[in-house]
Amino acid sequence: MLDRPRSPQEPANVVAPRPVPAERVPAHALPSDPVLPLSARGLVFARAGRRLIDDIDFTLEGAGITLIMGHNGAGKSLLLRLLAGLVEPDAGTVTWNGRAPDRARATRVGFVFQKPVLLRRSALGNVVHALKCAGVKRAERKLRAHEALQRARLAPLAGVPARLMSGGEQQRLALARALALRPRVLMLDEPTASLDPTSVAHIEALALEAVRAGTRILFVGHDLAQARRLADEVVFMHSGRIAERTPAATFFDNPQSPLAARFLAGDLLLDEDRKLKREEETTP
Ligand SMILES: Nc1ncnc2c1ncn2[C@@H]1O[C@H](COP(=O)(O)OP(=O)(O)OP(=O)(O)O)[C@@H](O)[C@H]1O
Repeated sequence: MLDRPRSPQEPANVVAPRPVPAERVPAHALPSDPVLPLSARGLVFARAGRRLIDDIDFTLEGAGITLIMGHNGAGKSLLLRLLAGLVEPDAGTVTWNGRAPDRARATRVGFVFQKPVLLRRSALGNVVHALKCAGVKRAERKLRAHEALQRARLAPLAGVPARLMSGGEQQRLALARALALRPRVLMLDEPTASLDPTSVAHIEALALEAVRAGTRILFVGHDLAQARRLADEVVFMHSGRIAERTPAATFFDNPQSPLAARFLAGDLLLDEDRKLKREEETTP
């Protein structure tokens, strides 16, 4: 997949599945999991001659929250969309438990965008519609939608048009709607950017509750304090590649890659740094 030779010293952009303690693997995860392991092999997404995703191998399984971190433009959101099957790669494959993503299982992969995408309906109507599209029987839809709103503390706003809700409420609604579908994997793309601390706390509580219920979460974020609160492991991206994937404690206390160490120290990582690093690595 590489357009240049990979030197023996260069860290392979291959990320091995990480063992997860048995008590954290929910009983329903195996053997016929609809999505996990979610796997990417040789993933490339290129535009205008630039590899925005550059030969990534990645496997998601087990339980908990994986935080994807890195500077603006590192490729975090793009990777998330590729793994969710929302974007087609130029090369490489994404598989959900061994098979290409398909519409039937797409309802088991929830996605919440930084800016909530809601219909011009009430809060309840938004959730009911999602359940309908996912093929949930009419008799069940309202009950499940009310439950989802209740968990998100939005029950009093069930009849309010989504467009009149505050930014934090809208994001909680987007998350409640995703969770109503009981996703196996939930992808959250900076879901708390520009929200106030109370809204952030609500969203984080919902995410943690979902994990306890057996949902595997991939969370793109920038906030180090939030990553410390939520992450079981951290994937650190830079220039379309995974520079490091480590348990959260290791990432914060003893990052394995110089790039992550600089990120944690607050250094500004520029694309030029990455190019220089590659030249060093490929120079005999
Ligand atoms: N569909 C697309 N077509 C062309 N370029 C794209 C596409 N999607 C993303 N990009 C570009 O890919 C690069 C990585 O984008 P991405 O949104 O993944 O970054 P990010 O790491 O999530 O950054 P941020 O933290 O700012 O959200 C950016 O330069 C972006 O402009």
